[in-house]
Order: sequence, then C-alpha cells, then structure tokens
Amino acid sequence: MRKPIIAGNWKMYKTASQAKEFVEKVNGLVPDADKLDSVICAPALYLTQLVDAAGNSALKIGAQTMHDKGEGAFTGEISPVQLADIGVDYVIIGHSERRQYFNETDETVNAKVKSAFSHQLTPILCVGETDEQREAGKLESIVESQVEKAVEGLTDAQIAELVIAYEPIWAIGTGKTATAEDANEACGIVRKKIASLYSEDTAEKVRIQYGGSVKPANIQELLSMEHIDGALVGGASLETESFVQLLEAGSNA
Ligand SMILES: O=C[C@H](O)COP(=O)(O)O
Repeated sequence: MRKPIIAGNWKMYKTASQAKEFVEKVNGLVPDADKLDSVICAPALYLTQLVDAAGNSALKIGAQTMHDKGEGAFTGEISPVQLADIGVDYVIIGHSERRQYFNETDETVNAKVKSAFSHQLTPILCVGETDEQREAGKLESIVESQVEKAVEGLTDAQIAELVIAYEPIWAIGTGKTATAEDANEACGIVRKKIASLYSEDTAEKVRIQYGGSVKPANIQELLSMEHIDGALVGGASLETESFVQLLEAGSNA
C-alpha cells in the first residue's frame, strides 16, 4: 500500500506575510505523517521562513525548481545544497511551465532528478502531454518517453522514493480536469513504463500523483483510482480551507 502524497504548488503567488500566515493556520490541521505526506512547494524566497513556520508539524516544505549543480557561477539560480541546508524536503522538477517558459528539457530534468537524490531531496517529477498531442493519439508515447528520459541512471531504491506527477497540460489552471478514468489510465501508463524499465516490484512502490484542476470536489474520486496516489495542486492549494480539505481527503484515501 503506497502512502498518499498531496503537494501544493503555489507557483508565483503570495507575499511573505500571506505565506507565513497560511502555514501557521494549516500547521495544526495537517494529518499524521504516517497516513499522508503533506507538502507545500513555495516560492524560493520564502522557503527558509516556511521551514521555520512548519517546525515539527507534519507539513513538509518543497521548492518549485532547482539547478542541478551544487554550486557555481549561475546567477539567479538556487542549488540543491542550498535547499537541503535550509531544511527543504521536496523539489518539483520539470513542471510543464518550466519546460514551456524556461527551456527545461528531458536532459536537464534527468540531471536535476539525479542531483536532487544526491542531496537528500525528494523530487516530484512532472510529466504530461499537451492537448494537441492527446488529440493526435500521442499520449502514451509522449508520457513514456518523458518518464524514460527523466529516470535514466536512477537506481531501484531511488525509483521507490521518487514521486511522479502526471499533469496533462490542458488541465492545468483551466478548470478542465481529466476524468478520473483518463487520469488513472495515464498514471497506469507511467507505472507500466517504470515496470518495463525496472521491475513490477519497483513500479508498485513509485508514487504517482495526478495534477490539473484538482479541488475538494473531485479529489476523492481521483484518489479512489488504482494508480493515483496523490495530487499536485496549484490553484486549490492557495486557500487554507481548500488545502486542508484536500489533505483530509488524502488521509482518508
Ligand atoms: O503544479 C500544479 C499544477 O500545475 C496544477 O495546477 P492547477 O491545480 O491550478 O490546475
């Protein structure tokens, strides 16, 4: 049985005071860590402050991207060493917005996933197809190829720790959610690919989230699906009330 994981991705939203207030409100309402992994991936500016605000609660803090190198002359970038040093636990890698606007490629995604593991950060690896690719019947080949390239060189033990978020690009921030069946089918494609690259046993361990317009009204159905072990949530993670409802659904899944 895989432990569910609900991760909020705040993207480029919230001021410092709003971020701190959110974590202080949510802290006492986070389900036990043995039932659910609960994560907020915040803008890099606030990570130190939020790690402190979360303290010993079950809420873990994640970054939204990172550089693959530990240090170097990379103006404006943030390294895995720096993230680990301040107590960050997770990092989103290869979000479609990073791939679309910031030149992330399958190769940089692979380098970052490996680097995250080397620095004791848990990567949340994002994959997913565009509307045109789905319409053209390329869902399976696109998702398989993204997964294969992203995990190249990882060990079985690392795959078992990896979180993969399947996010169809057409469902992100649009209010259009994939049906639970479609989301499950795509997450099943991810799991099957891992099984073919590693083993059935390893594929049974990897946690796969669905992302794309997840909200309190649809999370239960999504989480009831065989291959969906959690959610990567944008918009509905910005309000304490909806985020806590998502966590509750996750802890009861
Ligand atoms: O990382 C989160 C996803 O991009 C989903 O965003 P959304 O829940 O606002 O559709």
